[in-house]
Formats: sequence, C-alpha cells, structure tokens
Amino acid sequence: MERQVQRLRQTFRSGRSRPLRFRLQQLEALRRMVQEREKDILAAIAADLSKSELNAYSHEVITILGEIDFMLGNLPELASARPAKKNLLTMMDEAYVQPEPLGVVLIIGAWNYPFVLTLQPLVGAIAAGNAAIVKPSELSENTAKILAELLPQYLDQDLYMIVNGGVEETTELLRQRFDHILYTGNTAVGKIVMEAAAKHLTPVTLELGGKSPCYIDRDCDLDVACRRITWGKYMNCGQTCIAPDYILCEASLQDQIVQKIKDTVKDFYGENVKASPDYERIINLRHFKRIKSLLEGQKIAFGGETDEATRYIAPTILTDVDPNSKVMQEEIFGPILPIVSVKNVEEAINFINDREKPLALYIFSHNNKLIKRVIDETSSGGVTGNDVIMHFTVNSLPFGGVGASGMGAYHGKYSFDTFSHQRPCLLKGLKGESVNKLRYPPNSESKVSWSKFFLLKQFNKGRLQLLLLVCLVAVAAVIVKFVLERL
Ligand SMILES: NC(=O)C1=CN([C@@H]2O[C@H](COP(=O)(O)OP(=O)(O)OC[C@H]3O[C@@H](n4cnc5c(N)ncnc54)[C@H](O)[C@@H]3O)[C@@H](O)[C@H]2O)C=CC1
Ligand SMILES: CCCCCCCCCCCCCCCCCC(=O)O
Repeated sequence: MERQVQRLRQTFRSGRSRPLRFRLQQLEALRRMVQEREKDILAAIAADLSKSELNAYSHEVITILGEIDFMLGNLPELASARPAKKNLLTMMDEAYVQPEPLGVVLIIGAWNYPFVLTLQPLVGAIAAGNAAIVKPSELSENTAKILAELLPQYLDQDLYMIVNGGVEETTELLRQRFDHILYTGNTAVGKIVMEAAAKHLTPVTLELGGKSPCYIDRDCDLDVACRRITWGKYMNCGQTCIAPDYILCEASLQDQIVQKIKDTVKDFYGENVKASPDYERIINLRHFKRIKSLLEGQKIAFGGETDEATRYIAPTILTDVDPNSKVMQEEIFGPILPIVSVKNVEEAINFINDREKPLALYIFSHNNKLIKRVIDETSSGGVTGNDVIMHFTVNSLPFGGVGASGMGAYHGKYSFDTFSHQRPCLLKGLKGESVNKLRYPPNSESKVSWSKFFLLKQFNKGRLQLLLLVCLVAVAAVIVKFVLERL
C-alpha cells in the first residue's frame, strides 16, 4: 500500500495533475466512462441493491453526470485566483487567493449509493488537481468490482486508483499519510478514520449518518406531505443517509398520516410491494436482522412483513412510539417510519435539540414563518422545507453534517473547496522601504499611531475614491518619511 501511495505522490509532485487542461480532460474521460459503460455500471448497482436499472440511473448516474458537467462548466472560474481586499499599507501590492491542490487524497465510500458516494467526491478531487485513492465499500461488491475494472481504462493510472477490500485493507490504507480523507459511513468508523488521520495531521471530511427528523405541522397539505415523505423514506428501501428517520407531529394527525402514507405506498408500488421493480431490498442479512429487531414491542400501524430469504422488509409505520425505545435510539437505515407525538412546534424543537445534531431536517407546513423558526432554533447538516432529500440534488448547496452527523461538506463548488487549499498570496515590490520603517524596531507611540492609520482602515473603494486614497497615501508616505527621518 505504501508503495502505491508513494507512486501517486511522485506523480502528483511532478505537477501532472495541476494544469487546468489536464483536469478537464480527466473529467471528460470520466464522463465518457459513465456514458460508454452505462449498461455495466447500472447492472452492478442493480445487483448490489436489488434495484431496477432505471432507479440505478436516476438515483446515482444522473447525479454523477450533473456533477461532472458542473465542474467542466465552472472549473476555469473555480480554479482561478481571486483578488483580495487590501489595506492602505498593501494597496500598491498584489493580493489574491490561489486555490491549490492538497496532494494525495483518500476517498472511502459507503454501500448504500455505491456509485455516487465514491465518484462524486472523486470528481471534486480531480477538479481541484489532486491525486486520489478511492476505496469503495466491500458490501456493494459489484459496484466496487466494476469501478476497479473501469477507472484504470479511462483515468490516469498514476494519479487515480481504486483499492478494493474490507476492514483489513482500509485499516492498512489509513496507516498511510494522505493530504485529505473524505469518509462516508457510520459514526463509529468515522471516529476510527479521524483517529488514524490525526496521526498524520490529515484533515478529514466525515459524511456520517444520524436520525433525521421530519416535523409535520397541523397547518399543512397532508396529502402532498405524505406523498413526498413516502418517496424519500422508502426509496432504496430506507437505506438513504438523509431519509426522514421519524415523524414528529401532533397526536391528532397520526391516523391521517398513516392512512395517506398507506395509500401512497399502494400508488407507488402497487398492491404487492414485493413484486414492484421500484422497491429495493436490504443490503445484507446483518442489516436485515438489525432492522427487523427494531420492530420488537412496537405498534405496527402498517406493513411489518419481512422475508429473510430475500431480505425484504415491507414499508412500515410505527405509531405512538416511545422516544426511549430502541427504534428511536439508533439510525434506522431501513423502511421503518416511527411516528412520535408532540404537543406543538416548541416540543418538536426541544425534541430535536435534546438529541444529536441530525444530518437532515424536514419541516412540512403552509406557514413559512414556522419553517424559518424551526430552522433558526435547531441545527442540522441540511434542511429541506416541504419536501425531503431534495437539498442533496442542488449542487450549489454544501452537503454535509454537523456535530455527530459529520464535518465538512462537498458537492459542486464545495467539493472543489474541500479538496483545495485556499492559499493567500501577497506580492510586493522591493521599493517603499521608508514606509516599512513603521514596522521595524525600535517601536514608538508615533509608529503605533501611524500603523493604526494604515492598518485599521479597510480598503475597498471605487475608482475615484481609490485615486483620492492613492494621493492620500502618497502624501502620508512623504510625511512618514519626513517624520521617521527625525525619529
Ligand atoms: N453523510 C452521508 O453522505 C452519508 C452517510 N451515510 C451513513 O453511512 C452509514 C452506512 O454506511 P456503513 O454501513 O457504515 O457503510 P460501510 O459498511 O460500507 O462502511 C463504510 C466504509 O468504511 C469502511 N470500514 C468499515 N469498517 C471499517 C473499520 N473498522 N476500519 C476502517 N474502515 C472501515 C468500509 O470498508 C467502507 O468503505 C449510515 O450511518 C449512513 O447514514 C451513508 C451514505 C451517505
Ligand atoms: C422532472 C424529473 C425529475 C427527476 C428527479 C429525480 C430525482 C432523483 C433524486 C435522487 C436522489 C438520490 C439521493 C441519493 C442520496 C445519497 C446519499 C445518501 O443520502 O445516502
């Protein structure tokens, strides 16, 4: 492993990944890979998650194509130096922020959207000019295999590499020194990743999970709310990190919500959910047993059927759920939707704030003030009002968690920034030494008061004001020179 990282680092040091043209060409190659090998990619995702190829395309491939297109369209601007504001002392100099690549980065993906969660960060890493090792989840083995087969055929093999394997291989990878690690997965492993990164002072982006609450207000179109929630909760069989984990609402809404979700499930998946090509299965037996155990002792208002042989768990709703029960203690990550009653929005806010900060928060209401209030009085990785999941699809919004749901963010410009160092550059000339006397020892009251004049005025003026300031500074420089010569 050490040798492989070393090889990537050497190529990175050669400067090959830095030119804009090279990055664009690699991103175009990645797009070509997705387009030319679409059939194989869809088949792999479909096999991993018992998903239809149509769903594999709209859940995963669309996102990657959109992200690549964003980068191709915006990279020249994102990668270029941004002029910075100056102060009076530096007004004749050049000040700018130059994004620079970090070096060799490690991307560790999860199994639930195995294509998106590995390639979307890679798009950002390439765009920012880095070398990258991608470690797909071993649980989504077909996608892991196809990525290992395809990527070397399209991308520069000395800069971008897939490493497949499980805990042992990932542990070995984590012993190596990287310049950034982006990890997607559960919180417990997130801590392992951060600990390993700390040994090398490697910065991390941790895309973790949590229980994302969904508050439904009394003043709401319940038909629409329930249709949207049904889509986001049961998509991918509930195995979506930003799926609404549970519903908070007044007790009087509970029965209506159950009925409307039940009707929508029938609309979406037909009478026999098991036979629907749009309904996925649980990834493996361990997760199947874990999710099934969450049903024990609960009041099942809808669903609840399971089939171990095919790892099927029906879309399920639990009512009158005790907040202290097991299903409310851990992220469900499956098609079970508990409803917890609260008296009002205050109680909902307190409920959310009494728990770890979630990855997503959903609020349904006609009342925009109420939505804004819940946003203002809580914290979460992201928010969608009157819908679920959809903030993930807007690549001008940073995607990430806060507190226990993670740190850092990516998508679009935020991916570019995550994999870049914002390098501040100030380029001065060798003239103007007389003004510099202000900062050279020995110090004096008068030097401090001149320093205050020069440094405490922010410098961001229009052309005329700029001209006036230039004159002012010129006069000031002469005065300072005159005064300093007498100090
Ligand atoms: N914030 C986000 O964007 C997302 C977060 N998630 C969260 O991920 C979780 C589900 O994923 P997991 O089951 O964790 O996926 P997983 O089992 O695929 O693990 C994720 C990665 O960690 C590696 N790994 C596992 N154990 C390890 C260990 N002991 N040492 C080093 N590496 C190890 C795996 O090889 C894999 O590449 C949920 O909590 C979900 O909410 C999932 C998708 C997106
Ligand atoms: C008019 C046509 C509109 C088509 C819209 C399709 C929208 C598809 C959205 C798919 C979202 C996929 C979410 C993936 C989330 C991955 C991370 C995670 O939460 O685990």
